[in-house]
Amino acid sequence: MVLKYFEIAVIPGDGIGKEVVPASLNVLNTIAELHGGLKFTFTEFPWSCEYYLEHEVMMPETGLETLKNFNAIFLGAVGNPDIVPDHISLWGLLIKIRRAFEQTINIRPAKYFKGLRSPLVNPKDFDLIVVRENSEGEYSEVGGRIHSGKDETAIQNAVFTRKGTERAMRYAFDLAKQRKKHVTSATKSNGIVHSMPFWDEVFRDVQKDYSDIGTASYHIDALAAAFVTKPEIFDVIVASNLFGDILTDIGGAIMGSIGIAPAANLNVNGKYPSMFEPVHGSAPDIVGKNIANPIGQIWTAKMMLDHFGEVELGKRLLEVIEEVTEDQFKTPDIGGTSTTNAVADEICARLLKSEALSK
Ligand SMILES: NC(=O)C1=CN([C@@H]2O[C@H](COP(=O)(O)OP(=O)(O)OC[C@H]3O[C@@H](n4cnc5c(N)ncnc54)[C@H](O)[C@@H]3O)[C@@H](O)[C@H]2O)C=CC1
Ligand SMILES: CC(=O)C(=O)O
Ligand SMILES: [K+]
Ligand SMILES: [Mn+2]
Repeated sequence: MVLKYFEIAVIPGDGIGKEVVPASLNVLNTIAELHGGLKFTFTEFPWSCEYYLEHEVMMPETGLETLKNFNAIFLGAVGNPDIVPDHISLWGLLIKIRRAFEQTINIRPAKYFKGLRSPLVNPKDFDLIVVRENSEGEYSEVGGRIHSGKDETAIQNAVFTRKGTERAMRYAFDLAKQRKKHVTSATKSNGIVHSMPFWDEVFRDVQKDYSDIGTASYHIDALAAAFVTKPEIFDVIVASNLFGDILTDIGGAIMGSIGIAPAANLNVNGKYPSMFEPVHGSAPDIVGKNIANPIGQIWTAKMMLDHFGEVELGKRLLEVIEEVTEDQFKTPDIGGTSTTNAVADEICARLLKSEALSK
């Protein structure tokens, strides 16, 4: 008997999104089978750069209205710069959804991963999570271009509201309560004289409400370096949109590959669905070869399970992913010879062999 039923909107998008998403849907179906009381329905949308070539939009006008009714959105990656400029494709689909659905928080974990060779010489057992402000900051539409020729000028304004800044910081502190009770703020108030001193002030204000949580503040340049030299000292890191974006590619890299890193774009007011996608993009350089690492997308599915309250299942999935990696079912980016599908299939097979979870 089906007890829980989740309707998922699936947007594979571009490039390797079309490879890692189908592989991950098989894993989600296997998870449902293992559970016994869980059912997913997947409704796929072809919105992508190819869709743009045909329709001159990344998604139809009714797209958001359609997506609104789903329990979650499962997305691969957006972008094919050979046919559509990146700012058009990303702002027409990925960022449009993040903004319209008030997915104001983007959480992105990185941890020492069993079976992986980190590029760090002597990696300690790190386990961190970046809380990225996901609705404003440096990624703003405020600005414009004037003049031409030698006088041509571009102005891009960053937008930091107290509401948005505080929301990200409070999310980070609340998350730290359930973890190692430490929050690091990513700032750059030595160079950016308005928004970043403001960011620091809000951080100090919010901190007062969390006396049991330790804090630190790093300039982003030093923080990026520390991610490489001593990632084990971090627990939760709160960062602006751009800083969080950059830090989380580093987070993927120190795990062993950006192809592993997952992300969740969270709607925290409950009005709209949240969106789950890996940190990586569409990887045009490896598309069509069946060698894309599916782990980022599959770990993203684990974050979706957590979001649905299926924490035990999520935990089991991550354990199986690590086990499969340790047993050398690996794509080339992490030093193996397996295909995308072989890795996903092995994860499915081991899930089915593991003990049933339904009660
Ligand atoms: N959230 C999203 O949808 C994002 C979209 N993009 C878009 O993706 C396109 C490509 O962007 P890039 O800057 O090249 O970043 P990218 O993340 O697509 O690729 C960077 C490097 O990592 C490798 N890589 C990425 N994912 C991998 C995986 N799963 N397995 C193995 N290797 C993997 C790629 O082969 C490439 O060498 C652009 O159009 C960009 O705008 C980029 C980042 C995020
Ligand atoms: C756009 C992008 O790189 C990201 O959201 O991670
Ligand atoms: K992505
Ligand atoms: Mn990024």
